[in-house]
Amino acid sequence: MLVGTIIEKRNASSAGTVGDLPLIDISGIRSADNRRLREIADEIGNAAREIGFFRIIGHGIDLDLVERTYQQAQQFFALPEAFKRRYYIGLSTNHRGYVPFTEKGDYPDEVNRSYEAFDLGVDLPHDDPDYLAGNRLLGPNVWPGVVGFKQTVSAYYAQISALGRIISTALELHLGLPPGSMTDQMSKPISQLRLLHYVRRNAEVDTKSVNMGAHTDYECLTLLHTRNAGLQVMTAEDEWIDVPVDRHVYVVNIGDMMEAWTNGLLRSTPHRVLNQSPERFSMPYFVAANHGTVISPFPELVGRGEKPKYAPFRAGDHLERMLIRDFPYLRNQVQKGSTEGNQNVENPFEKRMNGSSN
Ligand SMILES: O=C(O)CCC(=O)C(=O)O
Ligand SMILES: [Fe+2]
Repeated sequence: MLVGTIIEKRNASSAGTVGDLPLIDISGIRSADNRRLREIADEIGNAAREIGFFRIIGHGIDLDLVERTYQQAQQFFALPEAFKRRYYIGLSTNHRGYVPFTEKGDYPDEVNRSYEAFDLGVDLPHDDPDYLAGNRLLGPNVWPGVVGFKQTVSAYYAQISALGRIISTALELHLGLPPGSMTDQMSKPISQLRLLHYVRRNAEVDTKSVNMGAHTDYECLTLLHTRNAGLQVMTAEDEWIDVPVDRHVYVVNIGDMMEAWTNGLLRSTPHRVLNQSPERFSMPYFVAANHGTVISPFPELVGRGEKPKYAPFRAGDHLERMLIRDFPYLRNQVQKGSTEGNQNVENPFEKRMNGSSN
């Protein structure tokens, strides 16, 4: 099922509607029925080309587990600040743990920012060689001393990361790439799960004000579950449309690594979060490649006689550069550790970030 792939051109003052985002039933994506698999892969691929944002049902993620993961997040965020700070991300050397409300990055439109987060990734052992070598994105998770947190969130991580791989495989099929072209580069990925908790400040009355500023995601794909309204996506016509909330649905979007890998065929689309809900929970999972993977447009996707549209970069370098821009703690760590620190990090994927606010 593919609903509403045609995006109408509207005048700049009209708000978008639900119908603008494709809703794709991916049940059958795990089946051995090749014809059905190709159909699903093409629906996903077409949506990824046209808008870079779509919604999926029939994804097979256990919705009770989703609910229990939210409950763990809610329980953790409700704890006293001093307790949460014991797990402060700045105490970790591999970008894991609690991100307080005060950890503010560089987005110019985030005047009404007010959210906290908990970041985790592949839970590697303490003797992992990349971790021991000082890799800033790989290593063990930080687990708060909250009953059931590690068990529940790990179980969720296992399911959502498996789904990320399956969707990546479908995209390989859609793009006509040899199987494994992308997924073989996801054997020890720098993928991350974020538990997010937005709180509209008491003084904030403008529910259209921006909480999380407009950005594109840095990785390959994002699989997002959310409980509350507020997420908006920018269409190709530079208009913001609301992403509807439905507990059965995942929102999927293309990120920068995938845009570059596919030579711009799939679009990494700007999005933002408004202060629409007084309190808001969401859980984006960012599917990434391995730290050392060189992202360079696949030759199959570069037209004959044409030059690739993107210069090669290492996945880990791009993510680190962007996180340094977003996290003051990381800027401090990097500056202390070496001469790499750069206050004026530019995002090569920056686009249309200051579009119309409708
Ligand atoms: O909370 C959301 O709905 C979106 C979060 C997001 O865009 C992000 O963390 O990159
Ligand atoms: Fe995002």
